[in-house]
Amino acid sequence: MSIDNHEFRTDRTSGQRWHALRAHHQSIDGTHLRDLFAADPDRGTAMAIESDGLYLDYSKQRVTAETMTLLVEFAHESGLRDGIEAMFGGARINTTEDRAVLHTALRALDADASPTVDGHAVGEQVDRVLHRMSVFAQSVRRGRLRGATSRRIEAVVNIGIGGSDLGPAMACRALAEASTPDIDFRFVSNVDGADLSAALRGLDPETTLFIVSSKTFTTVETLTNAESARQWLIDGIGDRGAVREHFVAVSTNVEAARRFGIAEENVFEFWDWVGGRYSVWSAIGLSLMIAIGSGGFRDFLAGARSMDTEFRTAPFEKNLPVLLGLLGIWNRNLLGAATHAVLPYDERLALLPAYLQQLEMESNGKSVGVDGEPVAIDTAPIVWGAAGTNGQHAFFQLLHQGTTVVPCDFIGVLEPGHLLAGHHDLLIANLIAQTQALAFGRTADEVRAEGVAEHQVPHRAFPGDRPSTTIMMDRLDPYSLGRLLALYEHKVFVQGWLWGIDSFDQWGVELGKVAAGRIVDEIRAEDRTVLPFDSSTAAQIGRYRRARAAAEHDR
Ligand SMILES: O=P(O)(O)OC[C@H]1O[C@H](O)[C@H](O)[C@@H](O)[C@@H]1O
Repeated sequence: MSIDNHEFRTDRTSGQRWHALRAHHQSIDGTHLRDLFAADPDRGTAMAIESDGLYLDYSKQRVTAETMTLLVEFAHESGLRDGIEAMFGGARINTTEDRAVLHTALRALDADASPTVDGHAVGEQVDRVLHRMSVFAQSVRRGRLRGATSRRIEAVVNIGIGGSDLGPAMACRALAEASTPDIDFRFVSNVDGADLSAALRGLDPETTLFIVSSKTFTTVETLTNAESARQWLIDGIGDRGAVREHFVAVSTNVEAARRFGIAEENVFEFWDWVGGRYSVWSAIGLSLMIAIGSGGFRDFLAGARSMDTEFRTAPFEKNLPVLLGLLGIWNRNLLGAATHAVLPYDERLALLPAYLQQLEMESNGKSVGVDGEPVAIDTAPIVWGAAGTNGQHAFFQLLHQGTTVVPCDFIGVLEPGHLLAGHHDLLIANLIAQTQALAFGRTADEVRAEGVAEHQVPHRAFPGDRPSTTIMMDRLDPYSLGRLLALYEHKVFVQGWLWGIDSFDQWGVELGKVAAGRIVDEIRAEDRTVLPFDSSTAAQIGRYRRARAAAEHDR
């Protein structure tokens, strides 16, 4: 499928709708959320949408009905509908890498209707690998897969980084209740040996299975950790057959995995039309499938699929990902918010902020448009966050009274993931209370009326007017988690499209990787070659080399 080049132009702010939005922003600037709620007693329900177990309340955003209309018109004017169809249809919308973007095909049902990439029917490839994953996951869960010494697998260690770690690690934690209790799941990502050492602590090599997850199978952190894990295994049970029985790989680069020593039948494939940060639905989710079973994993895919359908078919004014994306554009580009907080009020979702950080910042942290020109307006904000209520006792001070306005997504789950009485009422009450306090604040007069000493009044007043969206899930299960993650994926798509950038490349991570390669060579160079580094870099390398030499001497 080809798409009109004009859709790819960077600057979507030259159109009429953008000008209308700016004028509208000026006309409502200074209208406090208190006034917006006072003007419309039904605002709290009018600006909320419920769909298939997800409730999205954006009434505490600094928007009016007219704002939403203009934002939706801006999306139409910018060809968002065509963009969505281009992605689903397999167009090569990752233009800088000339790749299709088809993570949605990983969860589509009708293989026959799926797109073709380079002459291959995507759906058939997906089904084939899903089937292999299911058979493998089943054999691990049932204890049929035996290690080199014929003992059953009791621990699964996923070695991967970035998209090959954050998705499965986050989802395994979120769905731990639905996981098999017979297997211990651990995730290793950092090249810091402390990470692998901690993950291996207490594990028995005879009962441990490693999944080396790397799209490219060239990532230095993952390969270094995999080498050390292999050594640990061989030290524990000897060389014969160990790697073959205890290592599987997930990669698009089957040949490199084979060179590492992993038998081809133990490599689970995926494809370059799946971006790393969009890959939890692919074989990268193998650890998750072992944890929740192939039925659970299929529910996870079904949840995402239901969000895909909504994204493709719902009118923009009722379309959850479109609304979330447009609200982000409003906050970033009209209100000027440079950061965005994600605050899950559920311990199960504790890793969601880190996952969304990669999804949003690696996708949309760009300053050049698809046409190669500098972007005309700001792109992705800094995404950060932590699970509530912990954040309330740490950084919420700034959210309430700092000079920076930080739009927030509060995410809660109606059904608790435990049986302890009383906790959940408190947790949810805190979530709701924070959104209320941020929106409405407390005026100096209200503080005074409580008899607070005059010198404290300015310190104890809260400006309010701090925007937030609340996403309330009915429950947290594989299906609803799939919906939530796909919601954010498509939000990122909407924003990337409207900013005119390629959301699916990540050239910005390359320079540091190359530099690290040169520096490690220099650190390890026996002949002390002196490369032309700047004085700061050279001094730091020198200091480290001396410390390393001294430590070696002491040993
Ligand atoms: O899966 P891999 O090829 O090992 O890549 C792991 C990660 O590293 C890269 O540097 C990218 O920044 C990420 O997008 C990717 O997910």
